[in-house]
This record gives sequence, C-alpha cells and structure tokens, in this order.
Amino acid sequence: MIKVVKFGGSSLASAEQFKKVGDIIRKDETRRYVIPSAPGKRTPKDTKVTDMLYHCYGQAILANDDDDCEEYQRSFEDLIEKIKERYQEIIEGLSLELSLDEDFKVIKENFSKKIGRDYAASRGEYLNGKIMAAYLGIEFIDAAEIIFFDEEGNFDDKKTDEAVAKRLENLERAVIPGFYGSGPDGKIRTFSRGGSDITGSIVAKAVHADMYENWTDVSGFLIADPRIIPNPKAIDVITYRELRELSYMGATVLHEDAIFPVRKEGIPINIRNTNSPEDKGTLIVEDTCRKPRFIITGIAGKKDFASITVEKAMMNGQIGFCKKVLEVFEDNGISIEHMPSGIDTMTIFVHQDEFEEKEQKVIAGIHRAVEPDFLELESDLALIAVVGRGMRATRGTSGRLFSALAHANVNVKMIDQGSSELNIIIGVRNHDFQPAIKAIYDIFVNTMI
Ligand SMILES: Nc1ncnc2c1ncn2[C@@H]1O[C@H](COP(=O)(O)OP(=O)(O)O)[C@@H](O)[C@H]1O
Ligand SMILES: N[C@@H](CC(=O)OP(=O)(O)O)C(=O)O
Repeated sequence: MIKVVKFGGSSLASAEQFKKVGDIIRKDETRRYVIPSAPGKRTPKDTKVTDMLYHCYGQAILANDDDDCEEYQRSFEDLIEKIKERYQEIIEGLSLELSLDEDFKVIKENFSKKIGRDYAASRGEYLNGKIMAAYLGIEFIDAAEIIFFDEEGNFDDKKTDEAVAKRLENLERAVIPGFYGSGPDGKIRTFSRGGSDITGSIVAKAVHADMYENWTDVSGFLIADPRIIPNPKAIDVITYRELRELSYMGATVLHEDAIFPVRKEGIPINIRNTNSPEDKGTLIVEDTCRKPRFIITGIAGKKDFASITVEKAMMNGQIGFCKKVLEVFEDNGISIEHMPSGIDTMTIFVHQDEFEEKEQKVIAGIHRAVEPDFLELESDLALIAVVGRGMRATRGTSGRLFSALAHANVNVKMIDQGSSELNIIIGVRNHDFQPAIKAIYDIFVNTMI
C-alpha cells in the first residue's frame, strides 16, 4: 500500500503545524511520499510565504533596474530577512540542527541576478521541503530533477512520469516539494497558484499510489465555501466529475488540474484536516453507488463576469453564426466562460477584467461578423454552479431552487442546466452572490437536516 500525502500551506505555517503533520505521517507507515507547500497563513491577516517571495523578487528587480535604487535594495533585503525569520522560527520550534544560511545566500544572489519570478516563488516549497525532510529524517528530492515542463511552459507528463517513477522506484520514503519543476533549459517553472496539489497528484500517479491524501485546514470538501456559509456540512463522497465542476467554479480546496493525473489511474483522493486528523474527510472517486446525503453535492461560484448578448432574427438558420461570433472573441484572445443560447439569441459570459480593455474591439468585431439586430452588454455578474449527481433522480430540483432564490429577492439573470443534469448554472448580479448561495444552501441542506 502506498499513500502520497500533500500538506497545504495552512498545514505547514508554523512549527506547531509541522508537529501535527509529523504525527500524521508517523501514524501510518504507508504515507511514504510527502509533498509540502510553502508556509501559509498563521492567522487570517498573515501573509503566505509565496506572496512574500513574489513581493521580495519585485523589489529585487526594481533595485536592479532603477539607478536610484537604495530604497528598493533595502526593501528587498528586509523582505529576504523576514522570509528567513519565518523559516528560522519553524526550525527552532522543531529543535532541528539545520541551517538555511547557504540556501539564502544563493537565493539572494539569484534574485539580484533577476533569475525569474517562477524561481523566486518556488523557493517557498524548496525550503519547506528541506525542513520537512530534516524533521522526518528522510530523503529530500528537488522537484526540479523530476518534474518537467516543455519549451512552451506546459507540464510534460510523459517525461515527468518516467523520471518520478524511476527516482522513487527503490526509495521507501521521500519529501518532494510541490508547486515547481524545471524546463528544458533547466530553469525553474511553477504551476499556477495552488499548484502543489498538482505535484501530489503527479507523484501519486507515477508511483501507482493506492491513495492521494490532500491535507488542508478543513475537514474535507464542504458543501459551500465556509467563508460564505458558517460551518457548512462536509461532503462524504464526491465523484471526479462533480468535483471538477465545483473546483472550476471556484471551490478552491483542490487545484482544478490536480484531478487529471490521479483520475487517469483511478486513484482516489482523500481531503483531510491536519487540525482534526480523526475526521474522515472527503473521498473523491471515479464513481460511487453511495446515495448522496442531500440532493445537491455542492455549491460554488465566481464573481466579476461580463455578458454579451447577441440577438438576430432567424440566427439559428444561419450556418456558422455562432462560430463567427466566437471567432471574434478568439481573435481578441478572450476566453469564454459560459454560453447559454436561445432561439434568436446567444449570450457569452467572459471574465470582466479580460473583456474590459478589448470591449470596443469585440463589439465592432461582432457587428462586422454577423450584423446583429441587437447587442446588449452587462457587467458585475456572478456565476453560481449547483452540482450534484442526486439531482438527476429528483424531480422538482430547479423549481425549488428558483423559488428559494425568489424568496431571497435574488434576481436570476441566466439559467443553464447541463445536459448531464449534473449541474445547474445560474447568473446573478455580483451583489446577490452571497444571498443566492445562502438561499440555495438553506433550501437543499438546512431544511433537510
Ligand atoms: N467548498 C469548499 N470546501 C472547503 N473549503 C473551501 C471550499 N471553498 C473554499 N474553501 C476554502 O479553501 C480553503 C482550503 O484551501 P487552501 O487555502 O488552498 O488550503 P491549503 O493551504 O491547505 O492548500 C479552506 O480553508 C476554505 O476557506
Ligand atoms: N505555495 C503555492 C502553491 C500551493 O499549492 O500552496 P497551497 O497548498 O498553500 O495552496 C501558492 O501559494 O500558490
């Protein structure tokens, strides 16, 4: 039995947290490969080390570029010192005989040489990995040696899979820092934010693990974001498909790309709570015959979208109409988030910040491409996904959903039920985002308890 265990920044924010992690790993000898993140927030107002590193690197660049650079240089050096202190506090709290002086010397030099933003950010995981390996008394493997990206900066799964499998073949235990790897030129590359989850999933796949445990600060995937719903119920079992919908729509517990590697191998993911290790957490599986506890499995959403509604009589009869509209967005490099359509209308949801600067170009482009009868723009919209394999078997789900929203005085701007009946997406105004999630949680969870 092999378990790969990833610990998020919240689980490694201090020596006290490290000790909990040490206990969890020692309690189960199948927890063989450990993927640490960088130290996260100790309190809600604290700063994650990754953010400190980005900031610090920014100051190093300014110190380098600006002739009158003394102020930036001082700020860069202060920030490096602060980051060092955070690690030193952990080392001392764990009573380790470990010095990171040499590492910090190299990091400082490299920052001054403008070695790259990805390198800067990756040092959070690198240093935490070194501490973790010393604390557990097991081998440290630099992720740059086994996790690879291609020339375009995309993850190279084949090369990585081979390298990880080979390196870990005869190694009983190891610590592999999350979040980064290296490109063909040897330069450090990172995944996007929250990417240590992906490293864990990649390692689990390569060693054919039986389980990928992802340890965080909540007792599993919760039905809704705990920052919106106080003490939401945890989800016992969720399918990859349901999870994918929820992660994509903003439930941030697990990076959305962390699902693919383990899913290919049919390895279940178990989300667990470092601060409450006895809780079973959430099991993420390919399929399950277990009936969900509630009709819905989860709710997630994102704010700050804009919508563009294109109306034209008989548009459905015009071959290639949608394609022409979509090409305008493609030509302007804008990705489309959602696209409900009607008989003579189609609406395109895009991220507001991406759209705003190109708005006029896109409008002109649509006019040129399809000569619409009417074009309407709206901004400050939010999308909410209500997800659940149980919805298919339950009649009246949408009816209940919309009457709950009407009761809460939420004006629904758009409704789209996925053809698999796994999800219903609704569009509301940004300011209705929280009231809408509360109303949905109330009707499907609170009234069912
Ligand atoms: N549906 C949800 N279930 C659980 N947590 C959620 C959900 N949506 C958002 N969150 C937030 O995700 C956080 C855990 O993710 P993250 O901050 O990336 O943890 P880590 O530092 O352990 O990687 C939780 O503390 C919680 O605030
Ligand atoms: N430290 C990185 C990568 C990561 O996965 O962190 P966490 O596990 O704390 O979400 C970040 O902050 O993005």
